[in-house]
Amino acid sequence: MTEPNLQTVGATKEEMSAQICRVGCVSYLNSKPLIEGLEDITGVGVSYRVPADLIEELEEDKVDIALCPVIDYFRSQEDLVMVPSSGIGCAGQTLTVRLFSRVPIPEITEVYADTESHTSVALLKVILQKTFHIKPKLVSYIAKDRKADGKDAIDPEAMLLIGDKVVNDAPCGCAYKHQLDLGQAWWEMTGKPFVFALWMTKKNKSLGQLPLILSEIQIKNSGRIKELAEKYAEPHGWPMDWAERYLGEILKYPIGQKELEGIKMFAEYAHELGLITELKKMTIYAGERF
Ligand SMILES: C=C(O[C@@H]1C=C(C(=O)O)C=C[C@H]1O)C(=O)O
Repeated sequence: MTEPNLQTVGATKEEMSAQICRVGCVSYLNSKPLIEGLEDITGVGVSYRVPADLIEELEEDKVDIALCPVIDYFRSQEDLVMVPSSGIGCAGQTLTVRLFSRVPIPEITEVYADTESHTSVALLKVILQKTFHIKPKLVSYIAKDRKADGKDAIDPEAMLLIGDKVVNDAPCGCAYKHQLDLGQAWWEMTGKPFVFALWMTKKNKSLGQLPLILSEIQIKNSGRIKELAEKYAEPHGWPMDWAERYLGEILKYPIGQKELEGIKMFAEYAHELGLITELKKMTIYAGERF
């Protein structure tokens, strides 16, 4: 793709190249509208990880900014700052954050929870306790290897899965007849958008023009969803038309007041249920833009 128009965000190519910025990003199809084009900018390097691994990358200074699971902002021992240039959210269904169950949801006793997720696991607990009034046992599940506790996990009663595997390696609907889209369930419970992942950095880090560039890239890419679907659907194992709908209609990438309110409400529930110990203040990056 063509380079983002750096002039409109006030940075020259030379200014950007003077600053090395290491960006940690989610490796799923869903991050493409946030990131496509960023690697073309001199001085920016992007590394890709499953969501659950990104907070450690940021905490250990392996990256300067990362698209971290939202719950990790509240759990981290570090002083983090939210960079709301864009994020991965929804206002209703997600398609890819999904509970699969063999038994009706109120009867679930045990859920195997995808270890690639942090936010959705917490969201699952909130929804199961607040909407269904159940508190099943959660077991860490390495979904890509189908392993739990070092053993083969065969046909668990229920599974929480996130990301591309929900589409390209989904459990059979014939056995897992009871399913719940967690974005939809949150919407029905609160009427608020939900944000799964957001850019975060460490306090006092200067990101130069990067927050502005990330906003601009998201806006620009919102007009080229078909192109992104054509390029990335197949490598991620998605049917083209599903990918286009997922990136263009289902997921919501801009972060505004309503999305920040959704995050705050989620944190309050998580705190009430003991999923986070501290209700940290949401600090927003005060660099060149915010
Ligand atoms: C919608 C999704 O959002 C994701 C869910 C996350 C989580 O549960 O921690 C983190 C990042 C996002 O990739 C998805 O991956 O399916």
